[in-house]
Amino acid sequence: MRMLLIHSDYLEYEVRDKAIKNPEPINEEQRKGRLDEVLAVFASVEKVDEVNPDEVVEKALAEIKDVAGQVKAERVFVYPFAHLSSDLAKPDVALDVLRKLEERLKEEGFEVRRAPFGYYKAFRLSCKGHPLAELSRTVVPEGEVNK
Ligand SMILES: C[C@@H](O)[C@H](N)C(=O)N[C@H]1[C@@H](O)[C@H](n2cnc3c(N)ncnc32)O[C@@H]1CO
Repeated sequence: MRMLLIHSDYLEYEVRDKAIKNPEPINEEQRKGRLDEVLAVFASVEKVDEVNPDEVVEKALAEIKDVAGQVKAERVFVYPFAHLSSDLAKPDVALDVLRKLEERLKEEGFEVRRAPFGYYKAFRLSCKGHPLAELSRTVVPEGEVNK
């Protein structure tokens, strides 16, 4: 999984059109979302992650906790983002991974939102611009590291 982590004053999105045949079903309330004082995590789940999705969730969680601790962020916005990799996981695997990541972040005490999966979305982001405000992390299942 490839992640772009942006420490932001806010991130807000609004769902537009479907971007895949079967996007995640959403209710009216999920069509828009905003969090203030947030660590935005733009995430591309990759084909290699299909080997062990649960392990990749734990590794991504560790990286997000590390960065959130450094920038003192208590809120995390998980944002499905298909543009950080040229070798994407299948949508059903990707959605499962991002749902689990959201769940684990909540278990670790973060306030978490996850943007809807499978849609084009308009979004606004206000990056804080400090030295740790823009970071990227890549995590892969253990067995894949040395290939
Ligand atoms: C389109 C752009 O504006 C929007 N921001 C977008 O990227 N939408 C993506 C994700 O929500 C989701 N999606 C599909 N596969 C994946 C994957 N492997 N990892 C993450 N998301 C995925 O499906 C959409 C189309 O790829």
